[in-house]
Amino acid sequence: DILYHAGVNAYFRNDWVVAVQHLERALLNFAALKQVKVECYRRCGEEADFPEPEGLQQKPLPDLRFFDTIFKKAECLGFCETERLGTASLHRVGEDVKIDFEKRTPYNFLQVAYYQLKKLDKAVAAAHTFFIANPEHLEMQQNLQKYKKMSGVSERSFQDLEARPHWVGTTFRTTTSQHTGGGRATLELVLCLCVSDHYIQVLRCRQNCVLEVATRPGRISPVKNFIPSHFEYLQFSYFSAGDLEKALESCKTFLLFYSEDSTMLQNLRYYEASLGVELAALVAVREVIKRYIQRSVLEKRMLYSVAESFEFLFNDPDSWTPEDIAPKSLMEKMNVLLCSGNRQEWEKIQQDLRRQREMEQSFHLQEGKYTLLKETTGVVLWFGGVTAPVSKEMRGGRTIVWGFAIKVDEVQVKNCFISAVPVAGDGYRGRRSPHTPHEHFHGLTVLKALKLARLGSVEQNDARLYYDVSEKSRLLVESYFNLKSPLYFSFSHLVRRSAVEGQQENRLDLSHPVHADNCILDPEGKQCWKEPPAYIYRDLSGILYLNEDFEGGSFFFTDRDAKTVTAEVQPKCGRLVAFTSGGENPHGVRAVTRGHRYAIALWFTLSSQHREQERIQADELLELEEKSVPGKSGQADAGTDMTASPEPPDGEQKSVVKHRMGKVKQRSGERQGQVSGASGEPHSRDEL
Ligand SMILES: O=C(O)CCC(=O)C(=O)O
Ligand SMILES: [Fe+2]
Repeated sequence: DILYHAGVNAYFRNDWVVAVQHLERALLNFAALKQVKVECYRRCGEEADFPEPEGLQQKPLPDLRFFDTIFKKAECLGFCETERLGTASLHRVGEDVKIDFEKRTPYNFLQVAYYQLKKLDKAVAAAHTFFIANPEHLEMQQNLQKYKKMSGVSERSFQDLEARPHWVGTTFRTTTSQHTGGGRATLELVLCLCVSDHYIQVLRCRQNCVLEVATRPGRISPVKNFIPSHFEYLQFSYFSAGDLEKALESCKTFLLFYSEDSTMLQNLRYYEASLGVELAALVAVREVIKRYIQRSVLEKRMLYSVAESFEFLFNDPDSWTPEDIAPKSLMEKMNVLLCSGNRQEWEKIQQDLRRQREMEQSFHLQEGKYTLLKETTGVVLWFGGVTAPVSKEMRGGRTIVWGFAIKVDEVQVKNCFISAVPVAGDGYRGRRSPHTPHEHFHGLTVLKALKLARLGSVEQNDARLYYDVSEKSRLLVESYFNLKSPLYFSFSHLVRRSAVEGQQENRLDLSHPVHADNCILDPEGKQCWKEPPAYIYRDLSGILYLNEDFEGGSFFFTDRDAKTVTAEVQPKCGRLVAFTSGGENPHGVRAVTRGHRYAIALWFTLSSQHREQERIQADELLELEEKSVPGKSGQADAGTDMTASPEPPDGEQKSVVKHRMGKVKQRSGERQGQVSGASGEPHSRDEL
């Protein structure tokens, strides 16, 4: 902790040499600590692998042996770590620091420091290392692109300094050796209530080990079916390489997990035919996997039986678990339960699932919606005006563009915004866009506009119009998607993107890079990680465009690869685009190369828990206003949060890195975001 903080402080003093010294040492220390813990774990695992307690005439009860082992192991670990590292208080890492290291934040600092010290190779490796765990980090992505073009930087410089062996390149290597420790006989012991709690924790922890191994750096969701899929790939690779015996070994090993997999059974027959049945019979499965499965199955058997009898929660991490171990009904029940065993958590999951199902159902119910929409909102739907037509079929019924769906007085909304910006400030005090150095980016929330109207710095009518059109958009979206539960605002802001004059030559970047609104898009893996820091509770997105007198700035959808454009929409005043916020709808905004582009970005949620607090305050404010005596409104308290920055827009993911930086920032008194070379700052990517 001390080294890390010293490094960060030196960084903010621009003392690059000292920053590098401390940060490198902090990383070395962290790695050494981890190494010692692993070694101790291994050593104690071997030593305490269920030995017979000495000096006993009779064989002890199996559970006593089990606990004897647990205690011995704990004792051994404590002793080993103290011997190597000193007492725990000397080497226990703070939670915040631990998270920063897991997110590889030190490399974010180091990247800039190395760059400043002209150690280009190291800067590139640090940038690459950081980016592997933070693929949504746009600035680092741009930095890497710039590094690639620099002379003296070769492919070899892009090293992952924290590479975990099983994530390097292909993932063909198995990592199961650490799963094969003891646990054997005792797993069959009769469950005794008084000891079950501790015992269950141990078993659950062991079961979850695979999730740990299967989780990419910087992610919290594991890759599914991690271990079995290795053998699927291996089988094919060996087959392709002509090594049929090894291919058969992998094939048989895979079948240990999924004994009825028809493709693999077919492959098995192929190998038997090719090698001859006799030779094929001699090819054995991988012993280490066989033992792993045996042990895991025993653990699962016990956990499931406990779960059934005692309403205990066990979330089986594997999909290969044989049915006779986990009755299907129980499996389904368990699959949605979290390991925490927390009732509230369980309720929340149930609620989410219900929500998801309702959403899915509502998508199937969309036929004939147009008339409904006309009746309820009185607006005419319009599908033209897009360079590639966006039809509901084309995007799986989840996206729609309405032309002039909402009557907006462009001038009025613009006025509201223009008068508000100098007073309210904007979300990005650096003024540059969070996405590109070639544009300015300003945002204004409804509440801020209303409060400013009360102060007299914005016209009441303008602020009111802003409120009204966003509410109309919400109704339209709610109606189109035929939602059975209310749709709430999750966040909304009026955004102005302005081309910075003199900086538009040969622009290759986007005004807003391709992203999804409620998950972190991983174009390479073609996945979208629905996990924080993404705004995972957002269900639907809407953008209401307010003008067209600018150049560039069209909105587009892509496939999961973030490259193949599937539809494009040119903004026009009153045009509304709405779509589901998930990975099925990656989208971005092309560079605004001249003028200002105005749009109201709206995100909606079906979860009342996540409804926008500012919107509730705005409703209250208007209600109050309607009740209040005319003339009094100007005296109202404008609130203390006038200069509070709004939630950043999507794409600028509310990154954990930045949160952590907030803490460091307080210590150092420096600006947030600087670490990655935020625009407008001394170590910006411009310099890079
Ligand atoms: O302004 C637009 O057209 C889209 C903006 C967007 O996708 C976002 O802010 O998440
Ligand atoms: Fe978006």
